[in-house]
Amino acid sequence: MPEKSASKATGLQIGEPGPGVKKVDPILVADNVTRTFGGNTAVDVAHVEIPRGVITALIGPNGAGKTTFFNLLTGFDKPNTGTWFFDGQDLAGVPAYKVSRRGMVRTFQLTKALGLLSVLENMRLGATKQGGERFLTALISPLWRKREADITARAMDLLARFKLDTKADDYAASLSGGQRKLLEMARALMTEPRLVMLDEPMAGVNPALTQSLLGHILDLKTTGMTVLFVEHDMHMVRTIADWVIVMAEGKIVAEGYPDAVMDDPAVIDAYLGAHHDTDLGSLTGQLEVAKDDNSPLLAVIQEELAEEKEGGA
Ligand SMILES: Nc1ncnc2c1ncn2[C@@H]1O[C@H](COP(=O)(O)OP(=O)(O)OP(=O)(O)O)[C@@H](O)[C@H]1O
Repeated sequence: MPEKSASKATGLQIGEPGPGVKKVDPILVADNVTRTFGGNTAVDVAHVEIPRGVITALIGPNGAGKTTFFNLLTGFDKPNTGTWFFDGQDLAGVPAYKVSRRGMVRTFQLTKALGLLSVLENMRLGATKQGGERFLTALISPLWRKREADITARAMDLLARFKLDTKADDYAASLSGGQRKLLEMARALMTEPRLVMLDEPMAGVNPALTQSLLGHILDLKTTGMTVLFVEHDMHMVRTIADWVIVMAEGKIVAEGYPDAVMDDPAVIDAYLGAHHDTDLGSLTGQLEVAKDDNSPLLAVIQEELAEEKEGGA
């Protein structure tokens, strides 16, 4: 077995680090991905490669297009133009639930509706359509009892790993901000992905759980997964990222190793200089109170239901 290590990676790119630089072993390659909302260009990524088996941070000022780019790559939104390949598979136009089946998952914030499900039920939702089987069928048909038991066993294993097993039957809404983040991560792992995309994993996490969360993210890397995360917490980025990609106004404006990128005056100017502490405060507040039921995960479930209905008609 290869030695597991959480130490920082080097030698990830071919040539000088910079926007769009080629990687020695990319797991994801995107070209000409654009998304406009009305007259506003939210994403305009000419070329980017995500290195395999390491932790990449996607940073940038508010409104830079990071979340929109995440949504596009994972099939939760459709681009105006663009292609992207995950492990050699063309993913443009592939719906979200199929993207996760192919090994690329993202975390979802726990919204009010998901908070009304138990912790275990949230985990089971993470297994949606795994192996081509329909989650709802799996829930209601006795034929799928074995499958159900397997899903529950995997969920309980993951909950134990994330120290949430004693909370399996509690409403997800009763968890603290940090525990929610752990649940989001554990849920994403239900499909045994190769690439995990974390959306602001540190938002709303109190200091007591920060170390544990960082440890879990580093564990993903040591077990061979690739991690791509969006984060405003620069301390965390510097601590755990092997590679940093900076977006501003939809474009990738810098790329490189954390210390070099974060000390680059152009990046400081584009991002850090424009970033105020109040941003972190408001993000924390945002997580403590789930404001809407607009969860992308719920959207996928609805899509599944619609497909189910069509299939059965
Ligand atoms: N559904 C939408 N309709 C209209 N405009 C949108 C929509 N989603 C995003 N935008 C716009 O696209 C731009 C990029 O937004 P996005 O949320 O992707 O940025 P971000 O980098 O993730 O920001 P933050 O760090 O604040 O989350 C912003 O100008 C935003 O207002």
